Amino acid sequence: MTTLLNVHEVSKRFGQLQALGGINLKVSKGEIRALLGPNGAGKTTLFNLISGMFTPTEGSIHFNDVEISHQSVEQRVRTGIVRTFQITEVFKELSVYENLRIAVEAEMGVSLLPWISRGKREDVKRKLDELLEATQLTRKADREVGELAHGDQRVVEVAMALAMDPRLLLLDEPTAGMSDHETDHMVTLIKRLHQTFDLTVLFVEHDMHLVFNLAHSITVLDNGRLLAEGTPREIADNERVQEAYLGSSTI
Ligand SMILES: Nc1ncnc2c1ncn2[C@@H]1O[C@H](COP(=O)(O)OP(=O)(O)OP(=O)(O)O)[C@@H](O)[C@H]1O
Repeated sequence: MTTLLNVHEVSKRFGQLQALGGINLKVSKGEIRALLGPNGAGKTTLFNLISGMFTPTEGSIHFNDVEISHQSVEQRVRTGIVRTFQITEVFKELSVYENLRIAVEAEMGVSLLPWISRGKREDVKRKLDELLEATQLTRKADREVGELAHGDQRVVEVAMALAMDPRLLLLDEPTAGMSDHETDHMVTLIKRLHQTFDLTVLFVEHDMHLVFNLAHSITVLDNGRLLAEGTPREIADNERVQEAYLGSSTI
């Protein structure tokens, strides 16, 4: 298996506080990996380090064998590391189509041009149609995003991330605040997008049902340290994980 993301001996300190210490994490190409851990374990900090919001205090991060530890968020997006946020990051007063058009044009580098050639316009349209279809948003393309149900707004957010042509998609609690029905829809969607777009996925999630339904493998953090790593079954059977986080009867 080819390693796509390699986090090596990474630590992050905020003043006196050691948020993460000596983290090693390898994610293979094509994998769907869940990141688990109790509140304050360091999951968001690790996401921030991978996506470029923070730089590590110690250690290194490689993506596709290139060191990215000190690259900006924009550079990492260009190399294929794209993240969605816990809070929906869309323009709620614009339509689904307009939101996606902004994302696609930004990715194609045409958003700052005073005019777009017909060829480019057709490329943008083709990509927009592909994204709408892949995320099953075609019928909702003209709806204002703010009027959509919460679950659909999160799907728009995923579609916008896809517009950036990710190779590694970082999903921050993709089903937070969703109904059961919306959660099921999101799980099906992520599985399908993973296949269609040949994605590697790393996601933070508290919903155990979703984690066990979606992840090929799981990394558990506790108190800024790596506590365990393994298949869903191995993690479910891991006593240290149960003690630290899950409670004995959760899984
Ligand atoms: N920018 C920051 N400045 C100072 N301390 C921070 C910063 N970001 C995170 N921390 C601290 O680092 C530790 C890890 O926080 P982090 O948000 O990464 O945990 P988490 O596992 O994502 O938690 P949650 O599940 O609650 O989101 C916490 O003690 C937090 O207070």
